[in-house]
Amino acid sequence: MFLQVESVTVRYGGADARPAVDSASFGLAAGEIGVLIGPSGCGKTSLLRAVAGLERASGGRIAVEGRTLDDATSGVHLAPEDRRIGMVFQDYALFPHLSVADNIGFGLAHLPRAERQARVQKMLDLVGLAHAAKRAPHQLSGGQQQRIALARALAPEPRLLLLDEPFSSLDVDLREHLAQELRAILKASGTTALFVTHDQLEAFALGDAIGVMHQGRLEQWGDAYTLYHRPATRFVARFIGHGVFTPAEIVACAHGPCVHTPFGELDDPAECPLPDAYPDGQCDLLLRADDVIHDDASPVKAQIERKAFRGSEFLYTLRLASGEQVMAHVPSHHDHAVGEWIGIRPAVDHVVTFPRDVPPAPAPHHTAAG
Ligand SMILES: Nc1ncnc2c1ncn2[C@@H]1O[C@H](COP(=O)(O)OP(=O)(O)OP(=O)(O)O)[C@@H](O)[C@H]1O
Repeated sequence: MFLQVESVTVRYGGADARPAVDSASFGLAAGEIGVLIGPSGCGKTSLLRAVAGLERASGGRIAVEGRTLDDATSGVHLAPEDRRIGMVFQDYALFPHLSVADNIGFGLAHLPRAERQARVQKMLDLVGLAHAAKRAPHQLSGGQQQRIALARALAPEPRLLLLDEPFSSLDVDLREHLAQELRAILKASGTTALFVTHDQLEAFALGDAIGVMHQGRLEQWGDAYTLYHRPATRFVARFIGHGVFTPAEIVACAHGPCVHTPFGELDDPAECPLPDAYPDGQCDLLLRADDVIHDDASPVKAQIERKAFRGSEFLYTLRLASGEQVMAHVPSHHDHAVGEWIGIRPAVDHVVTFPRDVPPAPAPHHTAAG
């Protein structure tokens, strides 16, 4: 691995305080882009700062290309300026009195003039702003200024680039676009990078690997597909994508496990746990909006509580007569009114289950009235 982060802990208070980063481990191969995502205060920035050397890890080890940068056990702590790591922050602070080209060349004073100019030109071409070389930063848009900040960070050819919410001051449409553009620029320059965001679309657009953090812990590290379809924890399941949990029972059928849910049976599901994975097979099933199909021929009906137009589809929030809530992506030519009952059926590719959270209400046949 190019970057190795092994059981890294960062504490700001005393030994008793809850750590800002709690034993986080992950790795990045050379040229890979990693993204740390999670809600405010989960420890993303603290972990990034530890990699940069701006915070000292109180536990664990950080290494780049096999060389230890931090090791809490042996007391190694390399100063930030000795790590050859580039950084781009939200407030990218270009020098207002320098031209775009001079901003990019700022960290290259040690190079001979011709080499410096060639490097600046290469960076301008890389970020697509060669025509703006002589302009002042204030003559550029926010997105263009951010690209210059990126070019300035890449110019000294850092072996690792760290980016902390660099697009958060820009508007949403521009952000996703810039995330895709940034990915292309990093891939073209072969730069290994670690990016911090709380925005899923940005994370999906950028990351080869994404780490979801919650209360200082890195709950899962994987590609976007795995996080979405095989979330390791309830928190990851809730944080990534739309979905709900519904009580389910896994039972043994002739051909393998079957799953009973309030809105029908999942037959022959792939990657399904065996019934004895949970007490009496009772568990909570993750239902993504794309696991629920609108089908008026289905005997299971649900009432539309809310709907959100998303262009090619609606995101419907539905409630079954039994009280269960589910969500469904439905092609937008199926335009039903709020309050209407529609037919639904489950189509779950990946069965994702967790131990039952709260004891279920007694089933109808157990009640006296039943
Ligand atoms: N310099 C500091 N001194 C003390 N506590 C700090 C310091 N910096 C961060 N913290 C605390 O550490 C925890 C993690 O903060 P951190 O900034 O790493 O989270 P984050 O996920 O980057 O949040 P955000 O998305 O809001 O930037 C928080 O509880 C925060 O209050």
